[in-house]
Amino acid sequence: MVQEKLRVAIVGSTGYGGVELIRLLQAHPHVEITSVISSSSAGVPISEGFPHLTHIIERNLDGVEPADIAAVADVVFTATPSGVSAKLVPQLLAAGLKVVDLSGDFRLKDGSVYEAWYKHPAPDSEWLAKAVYGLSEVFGSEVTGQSFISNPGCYPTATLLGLIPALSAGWIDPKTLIIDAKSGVSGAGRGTSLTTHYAEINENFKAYKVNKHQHIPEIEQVLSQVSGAPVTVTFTTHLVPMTRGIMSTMYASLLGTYTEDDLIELYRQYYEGRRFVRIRDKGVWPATKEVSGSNYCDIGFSVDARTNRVTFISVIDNVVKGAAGQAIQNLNLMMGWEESLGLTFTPVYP
Ligand SMILES: NC(=O)C1=CN([C@@H]2O[C@H](COP(=O)(O)OP(=O)(O)OC[C@H]3O[C@@H](n4cnc5c(N)ncnc54)[C@H](OP(=O)(O)O)[C@@H]3O)[C@@H](O)[C@H]2O)C=CC1
Ligand SMILES: CC(=O)N[C@@H](CCC(=O)OP(=O)(O)O)C(=O)O
Repeated sequence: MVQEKLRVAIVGSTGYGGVELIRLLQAHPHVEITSVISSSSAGVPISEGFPHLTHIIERNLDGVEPADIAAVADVVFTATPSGVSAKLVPQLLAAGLKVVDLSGDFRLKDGSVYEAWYKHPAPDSEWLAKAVYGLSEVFGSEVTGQSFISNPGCYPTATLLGLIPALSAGWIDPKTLIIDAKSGVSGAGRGTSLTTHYAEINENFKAYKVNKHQHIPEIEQVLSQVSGAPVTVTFTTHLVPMTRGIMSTMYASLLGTYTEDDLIELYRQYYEGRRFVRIRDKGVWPATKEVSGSNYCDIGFSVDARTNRVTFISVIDNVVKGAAGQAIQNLNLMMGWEESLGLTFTPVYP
């Protein structure tokens, strides 16, 4: 039987997340892109702004009109800034579309926490309650059959996949979590700013939003959920002069005597059957280039017997596993398809 293709639209097609969705979805076997959408460039061929898409997707950008999107698509990805998704997503859902939202607007269940960190009004609590948090390897079974997925943040994806197995097994002390995370510049989106322009970032390495990053409450919400008690973390983000990639280096005190071999076994069991999480062998730590352009999250460990602390190192490509790739993984799970459909490509190396 020939599988009928699912019709998919992308709002925010002119941003890094949207363009990556186009790259990945045009190779997905069960999907057809029926609309690429922009609030600023409707009517313009997408290949005009993105010549790398010439002959790959020859279509004009459409405007943001929920009824028009619902007329041509079954599912819409919203790769839009926070604040924009908060208003747009309820309209798309009301128009009968399934939605995978890439922004931070629907990840936090408590609107007052959202407002404290994101500094603008939260969506109505009704929508926050409806959104299913799509950390695929942990909550994938909750995604199947749903119609509204909130895709996790890039830093939370690397961090949570690195910490959850040890935390939920009770092997690490939740009061001792320190997370030191670094991102390539594409994590800041395509818009230009003084922080990300070449002369400011090239041959530079800087911390930003220290103890103020909007991903802190997202990480704490999920860690609290899996450990069954409130968890707080120390979280520092850094900008690295590279285009793609996140490395999250995490430290915790062990609650018992566990070796690297124990951790490797625990993690391989936890992620058994989940092809996108790869646990490194003893003494081998992952690098961002080893996942670049792919949907993998690679994790390695070091146990320090002197301090009884463990160091976790987790890497992802922020635009793929941290955004568009995991969003497609969630689409696959929503639809009841094999989660890796359209995502089985090898990382780009070197
Ligand atoms: N970059 C990354 O690594 C990650 C990003 N995210 C999140 O994904 C979302 C997209 O990020 P990213 O692609 O990097 O951001 P960009 O800044 O690169 O792109 C944002 C897109 O949103 C569109 N947009 C802006 N305002 C509106 C509006 N009012 N209505 C409709 N569309 C609008 C813009 O296009 P136009 O002006 O043409 O409409 C643009 O294409 C953000 O919420 C971001 O936080 C999450 C994880 C990782
Ligand atoms: C390098 C860089 O600037 N990264 C961005 C990631 C933003 C993001 O993805 O935001 P949401 O997940 O909240 O939508 C940042 O640190 O704010």
